[in-house]
Amino acid sequence: MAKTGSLTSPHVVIFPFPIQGHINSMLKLAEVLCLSGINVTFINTQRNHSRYLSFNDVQSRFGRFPGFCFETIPDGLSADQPRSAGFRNSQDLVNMLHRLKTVVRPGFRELLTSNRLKIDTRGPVSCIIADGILGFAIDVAEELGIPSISFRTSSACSSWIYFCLTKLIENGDIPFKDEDMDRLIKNVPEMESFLRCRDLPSFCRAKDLNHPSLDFVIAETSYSTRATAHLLNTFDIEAPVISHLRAYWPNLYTIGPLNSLLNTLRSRTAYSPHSSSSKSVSSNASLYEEDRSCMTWLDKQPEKSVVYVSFGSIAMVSREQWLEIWYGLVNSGHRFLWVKPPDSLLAKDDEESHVQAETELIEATKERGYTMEWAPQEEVLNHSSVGGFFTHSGWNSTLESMVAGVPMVCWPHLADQQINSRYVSEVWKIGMDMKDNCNRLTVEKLIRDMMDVKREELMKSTAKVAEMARQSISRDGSSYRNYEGLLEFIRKSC
Ligand SMILES: O=c1ccn([C@@H]2O[C@H](COP(=O)(O)OP(=O)(O)O[C@H]3O[C@H](CO)[C@@H](O)[C@H](O)[C@H]3O)[C@@H](O)[C@H]2O)c(=O)[nH]1
Ligand SMILES: C[C@H]1CC[C@@H]2C(C(=O)O)=CO[C@@H](O)[C@@H]21
Repeated sequence: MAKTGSLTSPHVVIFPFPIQGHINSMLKLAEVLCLSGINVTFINTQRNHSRYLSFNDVQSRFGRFPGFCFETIPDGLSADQPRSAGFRNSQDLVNMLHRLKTVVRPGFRELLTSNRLKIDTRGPVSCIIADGILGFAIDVAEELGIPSISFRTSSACSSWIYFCLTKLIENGDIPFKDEDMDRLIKNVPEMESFLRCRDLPSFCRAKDLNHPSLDFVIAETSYSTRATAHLLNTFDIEAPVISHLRAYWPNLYTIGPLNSLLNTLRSRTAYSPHSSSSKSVSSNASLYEEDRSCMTWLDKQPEKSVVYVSFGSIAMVSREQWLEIWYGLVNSGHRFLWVKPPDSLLAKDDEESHVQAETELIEATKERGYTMEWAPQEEVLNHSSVGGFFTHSGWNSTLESMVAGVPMVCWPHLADQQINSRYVSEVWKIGMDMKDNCNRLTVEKLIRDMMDVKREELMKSTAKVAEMARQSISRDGSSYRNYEGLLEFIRKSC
């Protein structure tokens, strides 16, 4: 492996959309590139970066790469704004989009065009890899006369739908005309037989076609075609939609699952980061403190007996939904390990029945449940005691579960999660989709299906998918070859 820090190596800037799921996969990409001798400047917004530094052992993970550094830019968040990363409602996303436009965009441009990076000892920036929904980074690359690579961190199937949205609007498929959310949508090639209204990305549920979130994803998807090249964290499992995407993104590199690619490259350098502090060295860029006590609890549980429950970093759950899920889990009779990030519960209520139910459930949970605020998820999914994943179907979680060969019960919340969960259940057949319904009976039934009733068939498909993922990052696999192609592209731009 080449060493970073050399003036003759390319210098790449990586810039994620400033939320957990995007930072995670883009920082994995940064490490993968460093392992291949590329110099990397990773840009975080200020609040995220200070949280990242609080909970991660940066020195152990990146200290050995002299060509790697972080830069920060303002996020427009005031000190008294909530710490939570979650979106309580669509207005939170709209507010974030406003800050992106008014504060983050000028901050990014200023950093890239100022002397701060120009006088860098690693040489001038030769390429920008920006999140696929931050089109303004393409403008900055054009201004600097360097190539831009647009990295969409969500699934290929969701990007393909975003490209088809204009046609769906013209055909009157959206906004939905009636309340029948099970109506089939026939205008997305590859998905004619299984795509229902309820499976379209959540933004399509807007009654108003000018809703800022819908507007944003359509505009950003279309603008992304201006980038010089494109990256997706996916593999052959999405081959049919990937070939459609190539019509819009001809220079597309699919290099997933990135968590596997990173682990493989790490093992080739015989390097496994370990921390001398209590901070995390996992390959996740956690913005919360990882609680490792759950690993000791998992060690004591029988093989494949535990359902791991996590709804990611931005999904927020109402108290009512929370209680239904909790009852469903307890009534399923299975052990569970449940991540509840701080502030992920929507406003508390004092309703007497809820308070009473909670007391009852806390008692039941003591017997076979364990809860915590943030877990070392990849390690958890690969623990021998874990037999299933109750997930919100964020794309990173979906990939991590596929790689670990763990079947899923999906409870999607927003954005791409709606279509990811449909693929999990109907196309890849590695789980069940609980979309739009979280009453305790459904939860109980689907958990039992995953852990007992449908176990055998699910495990057959999850094993196949895990093998496909493994193949794709092996030396002659598609993702590995694409990764080599990406390196060549980056080196040529230097
Ligand atoms: O206790 C936890 C819970 C999660 N994670 C990690 O956090 C990431 C979560 O990512 P993801 O599963 O993709 O969920 P979100 O954080 O919700 O991700 C956002 O970004 C994704 C990528 O674009 C989208 O697919 C999602 O819909 C969007 O909500 C994963 O890598 C997990 O391993 C932990 O390390 N510990
Ligand atoms: C906040 C959301 C806007 C769209 C993004 C997305 C995508 O489909 O690319 C997925 O989920 C969220 O991370 C983003």
